[in-house]
Amino acid sequence: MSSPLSPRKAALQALLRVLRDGASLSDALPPLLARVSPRDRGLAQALCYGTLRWHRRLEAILACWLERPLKRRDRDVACALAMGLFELLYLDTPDYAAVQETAGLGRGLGKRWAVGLINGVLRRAQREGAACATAVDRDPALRHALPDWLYRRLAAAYGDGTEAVCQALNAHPPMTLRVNTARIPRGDYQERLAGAGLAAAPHPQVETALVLERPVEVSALPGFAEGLCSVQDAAAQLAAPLLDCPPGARVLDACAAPGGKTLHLLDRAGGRLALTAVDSSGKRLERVAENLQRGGHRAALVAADAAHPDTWHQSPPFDRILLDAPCSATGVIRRHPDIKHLRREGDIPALARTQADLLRALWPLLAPGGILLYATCSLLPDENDMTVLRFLEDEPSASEDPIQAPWGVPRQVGRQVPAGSDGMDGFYYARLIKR
Ligand SMILES: C[S@@+](CC[C@H](N)C(=O)[O-])C[C@H]1O[C@@H](n2cnc3c(N)ncnc32)[C@H](O)[C@@H]1O
Repeated sequence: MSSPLSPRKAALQALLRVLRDGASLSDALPPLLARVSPRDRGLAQALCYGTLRWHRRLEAILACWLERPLKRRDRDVACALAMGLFELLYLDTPDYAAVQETAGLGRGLGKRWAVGLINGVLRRAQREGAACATAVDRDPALRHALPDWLYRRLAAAYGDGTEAVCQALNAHPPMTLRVNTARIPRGDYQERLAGAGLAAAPHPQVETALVLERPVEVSALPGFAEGLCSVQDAAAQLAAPLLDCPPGARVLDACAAPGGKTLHLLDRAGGRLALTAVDSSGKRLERVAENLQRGGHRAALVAADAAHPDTWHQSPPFDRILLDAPCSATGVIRRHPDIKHLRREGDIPALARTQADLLRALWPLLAPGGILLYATCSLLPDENDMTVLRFLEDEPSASEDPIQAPWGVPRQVGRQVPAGSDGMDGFYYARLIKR
């Protein structure tokens, strides 16, 4: 068994894995969290998510008191400082405890000099923090702790709505459930939740969605193991009704893992679909298999590159295709604040090329009269309407089947859910029909 860790030590190690080594938080955090006592895990998690969420702003504020930037080899000390400042500014830990505990991390790093530095800087932050934060916050990218390139692109796409989108990207995400309404009406499931002491409210726009007042372990959700509900943001729950698969339809779910939308497609049709779920990651396909088992459904699972269907598809064409394309995931930054650090501006053209390749490669697999739903959890037009517009220009058999809906905003083609609108993650959908 690995040795136990204090919550701050665990959080610091996870932060270093993300900020120094480029690991994702979902890979870095769980093994460290397992070494923290259960009652302290919430603090470790809050420190990790919060420090990553606000890191750019925290570093800018800290620069007020550091004579010069810390050296690369002292990244650990810089992370501890950012984490300590986050705790001072955003959590309700008593200030003296936040300062003392964070400074103590310096000893654990084998850098005794860092104890004095962290102590001194965090004490100045207690005294002068507000003035320095006011100066930093004049720059909107720093105020929202976003990389300049991302802020610039969001401002170009959302104009007057930019402030609201940026605020939503830094908000705490709700835990939203999708009720399997083929098996239980949403209101009845809400009552089952209330009976288990869990308060939830119906989502105003998405008829399968219940928003929990507080997040809980899935094991506390009545009937979760039997597929009565799933954890899925309301924006992701829009996909299956938009694709609207008739019973018995041949359906391709390209880029299917971990299978949230696969399960919804099958739940909605009472399992009566001939569904093929493709994902390039065999490991992630295991999650699709688990979801199918929980829902009591069957599907053909294929580990392959969806952009090369010649390697996995021979049979007749599909009536419906869901292309939930790999993307920048900028619409879900509130759930994965590590994206702020891991994504680079140069990734966007490469992602747009992959998305265009997938669209082009999958289109021939669609039967005449069939529908393809293109989806991303990106906020950036280059990955969304621009990709689809270019495809429509090149492909004479494709036209838009416009989405009329009370949610989101229409784009040149398709509809965008800006992050935070109706409390949802940022998502994009375009529905295409084949002549
Ligand atoms: C946005 S996620 C899909 C989420 C999923 N549809 C759901 O609702 O749970 C994108 C998925 O695409 C997969 N992927 C990326 N490139 C791919 C490719 N060329 N072919 C097939 N799958 C790919 C990734 O492994 C990832 O699981």
